[in-house]
Amino acid sequence: RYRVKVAALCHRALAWTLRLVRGRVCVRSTHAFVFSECTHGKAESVLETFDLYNDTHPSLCIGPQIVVAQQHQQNNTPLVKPEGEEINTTALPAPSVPGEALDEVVRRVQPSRVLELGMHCGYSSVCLLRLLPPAGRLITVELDPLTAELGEEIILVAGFKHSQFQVLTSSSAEAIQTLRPFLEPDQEASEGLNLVLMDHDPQQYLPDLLALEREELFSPHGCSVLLIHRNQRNLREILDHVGARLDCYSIKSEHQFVTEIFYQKERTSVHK
Ligand SMILES: C[S@@+](CC[C@H](N)C(=O)[O-])C[C@H]1O[C@@H](n2cnc3c(N)ncnc32)[C@H](O)[C@@H]1O
Repeated sequence: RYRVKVAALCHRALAWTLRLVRGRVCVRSTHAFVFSECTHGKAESVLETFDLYNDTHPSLCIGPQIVVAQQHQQNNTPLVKPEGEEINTTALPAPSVPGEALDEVVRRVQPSRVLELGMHCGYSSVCLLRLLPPAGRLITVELDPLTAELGEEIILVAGFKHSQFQVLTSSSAEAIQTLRPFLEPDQEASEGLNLVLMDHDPQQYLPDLLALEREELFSPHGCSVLLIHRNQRNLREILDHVGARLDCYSIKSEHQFVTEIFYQKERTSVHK
């Protein structure tokens, strides 16, 4: 048992050193590895192959390697809560991997319309898509055209169809202005977004939240907004906004790298 523990520690130390030595995230090589090594048509295999690659290469994905990367940063600033805000956290134990927190929220919300800001290579898009109900659709936004193209290919490799997702190659701010037609009601889905994942530029989190509100893109039944934070200080502005708008916002759950806020225009007592 002792030898197994030492071997596991050595593996983690080696993986971390390799990530450090290899330096910056390379979208092309991530895509090439996942494309050639995964089982096509199997979403779980795509995610496992990402994890395998990210074990030894720097990564921006919300997979397990984010925890290891964080352990090597020494800035454990406590999460800033809005003044006077009572945090309504779920009773569930806090998952340490953001992907696990994401899975928990998608299973609970069962969203019909999801917006992802910051698609990157498609890891979190595949996480989302594999748990959506049959009528669920994902709109995912990526600023960088090459990343958007390669990420879209990975989503297709995972077995999802264009009827289930749409990639918008633009800034989040531009994309939000064009979202209305994608959210028109149909027989199966209620109008508006039920889930938003923000993992793009933390400086944009608050302006984008305000724009989504202004454009009335949230479902009247409410919308969970998941904020990925690799550095907790990045949430100060948006949490101050939430704290000042308790008539329509609440903080639903907090995990190490993920905070879930809930928006509903005229909140009923169920959500207060
Ligand atoms: C941290 S990565 C996202 C990782 C992804 N969620 C995952 O788990 O695989 C952030 C991505 O957001 C994109 N991005 C940055 N600013 C953006 C913006 N304003 N609008 C849209 N995408 C943006 C970057 O190009 C990058 O690919």
